[in-house]
Amino acid sequence: MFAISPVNHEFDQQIQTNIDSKTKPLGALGELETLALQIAQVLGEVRPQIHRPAMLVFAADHGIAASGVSIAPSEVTTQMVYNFLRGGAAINVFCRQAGFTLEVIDCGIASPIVDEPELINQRLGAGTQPFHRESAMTLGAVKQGFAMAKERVAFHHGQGSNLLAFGEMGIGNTSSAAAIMAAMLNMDVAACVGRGTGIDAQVMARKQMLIEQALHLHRDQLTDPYGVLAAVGGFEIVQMTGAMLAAAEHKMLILVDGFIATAAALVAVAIAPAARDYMIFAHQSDERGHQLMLQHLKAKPLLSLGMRLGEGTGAALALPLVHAASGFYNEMASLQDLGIEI
Ligand SMILES: O=C(O)c1ccc[n+]([C@@H]2O[C@H](COP(=O)([O-])O)[C@@H](O)[C@H]2O)c1
Ligand SMILES: Cc1cc2nc[nH]c2cc1C
Repeated sequence: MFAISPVNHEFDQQIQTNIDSKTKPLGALGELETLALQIAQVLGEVRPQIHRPAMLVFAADHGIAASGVSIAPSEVTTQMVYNFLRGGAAINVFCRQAGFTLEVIDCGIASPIVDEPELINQRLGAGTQPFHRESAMTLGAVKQGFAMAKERVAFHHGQGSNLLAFGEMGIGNTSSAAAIMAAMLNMDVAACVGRGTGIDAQVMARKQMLIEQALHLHRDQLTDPYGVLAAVGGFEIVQMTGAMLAAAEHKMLILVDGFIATAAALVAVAIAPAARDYMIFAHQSDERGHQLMLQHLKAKPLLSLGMRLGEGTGAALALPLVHAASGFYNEMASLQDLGIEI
């Protein structure tokens, strides 16, 4: 059970009056105004400030990847984890620019990495099982993943963070995310499957077929969100879901990245609908299916840059907009101060 309270709407009118009183025509800051309202609802209406924003990148491997559903082999997950640790990936660059602390969490890549003290060990196994043949993981692993993620979020909350962003790395994880989407939204797999790392039409047809096979195989388990995660999830998706729920419990802002992170958000909201209040959707990915997931969550992402990289890159690029929203809310002069009458 999650102790997630919906945001307090008691001060909505006051927050909106503050926004409307700034030195600008009514509504002229567009979506930043909606964002400022949400930030003030979550963090409190008096000078809401973002503190210690942290980007958590969850990495794991997927049994389904051995069936050739990606342009890259599973080894690339580990190679990219090293890249994150050395500071050479897109997410490192964007986090440095945006002022995000970056943390990389091994949720279950193919084999453990040793002698890298910066890498957080939250391994649930050595990659999931191929979900077209058996469950990706046990329900016990889902619960354990939630517990580990909760502890990590509690650590960041204790450090004074009030905004967490979630990214991921895992070859094969668009297959898992598409399967989750189809199961959760009861949609045709064809509408959920996309090109991931850039597969061609032939590979995409196989990917779709394997996911359809999996959803048929696990049909009796797909009636609740935990069952969906166990049947077709990934260790990083499980931990992102648990981390989002834990962040909402702590009343932290949650910055959601692309297709895979949104699949985790979908499951989190199915488990605890109030978690939605804390989520800011950063970027609409180019991955087919993302738009439909966002629609289902009634989310209008801040950016649409045609990216399909994951890693948390969309979320990192959106942080300046979050600062802009809290900044204008806290710092702009009011029409009244200036004696402007409009
Ligand atoms: O986040 C997205 O929207 C996104 C869309 C396509 C691909 N990715 C990244 O690409 C990897 C998964 O792609 P694939 O083809 O191996 O399933 C994984 O490491 C993700 O971070 C991420
Ligand atoms: C090189 C590479 C980098 C990535 N980052 C996230 N997913 C990725 C997939 C590949 C293949």
